Amino acid sequence: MLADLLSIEKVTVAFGGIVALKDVHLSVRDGKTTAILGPNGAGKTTLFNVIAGAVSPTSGTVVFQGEDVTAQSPSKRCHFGIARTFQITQPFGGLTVLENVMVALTAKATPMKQARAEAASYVDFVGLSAKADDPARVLSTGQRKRLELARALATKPRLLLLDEVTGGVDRPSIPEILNLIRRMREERGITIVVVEHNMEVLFGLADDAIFLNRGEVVVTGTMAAVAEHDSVRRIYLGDGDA
Ligand SMILES: Nc1ncnc2c1ncn2[C@@H]1O[C@H](COP(=O)(O)OP(=O)(O)OP(=O)(O)O)[C@@H](O)[C@H]1O
Repeated sequence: MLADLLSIEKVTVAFGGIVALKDVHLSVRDGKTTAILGPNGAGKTTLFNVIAGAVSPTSGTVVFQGEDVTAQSPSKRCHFGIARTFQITQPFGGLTVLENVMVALTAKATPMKQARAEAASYVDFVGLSAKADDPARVLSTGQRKRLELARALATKPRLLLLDEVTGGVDRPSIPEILNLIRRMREERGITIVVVEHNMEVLFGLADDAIFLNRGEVVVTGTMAAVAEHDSVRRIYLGDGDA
């Protein structure tokens, strides 16, 4: 059995009187893709923030690769190997695709020549080589998402948090992006945690799932098993009222 890459232990997050996460306990298997499911306000974004370090839990612990990272800053966690597409700044429209990826690399103090070669390999991986010298502002939404993934790859993540990765992407471009995410896991061994509203997308991506409601974990397990849970069916598959 694979070990857990990430564990959230008894995490509570309170914003004044609002409890966004309540005594959350969960784990993410190394090398797998885990979906975070839940209705609006369930605590999905707060959970991402807690994992990435943007929000400090009121109580509880975040353990990554066996280390307690609860007190570590987002940039330190990025250095440890936690990347989040949402947190990576929007592409610089005036810079080329290649330069945008280089910026993500130079943040890790990579020498310029090596950065260029490395960045080119990530641009190639996401299928944007033909656009490498174009300014990022001319990219379509789907191409922008792929650039975002190349920039995330440049931080050499062990764990990648993907927030609505197909959001705003035209339907025909979605399979290509999903294929890319699968390749990130299969070829590069990156563990992925994804928040995504499109159930069809999740069925094609996720091994495991965690369903949150009102800040609490309702059910965890394989994606197929969690999708069968009554609350999940109500909310995502339209079985009755949510
Ligand atoms: N910074 C904050 N200050 C106060 N309340 C917050 C803050 N961030 C989140 N909340 C509240 O915490 C709860 C969980 O919010 P969160 O954004 O994590 O849910 P979500 O599952 O991501 O929802 P959605 O699907 O709508 O994005 C909500 O009640 C929200 O209003």
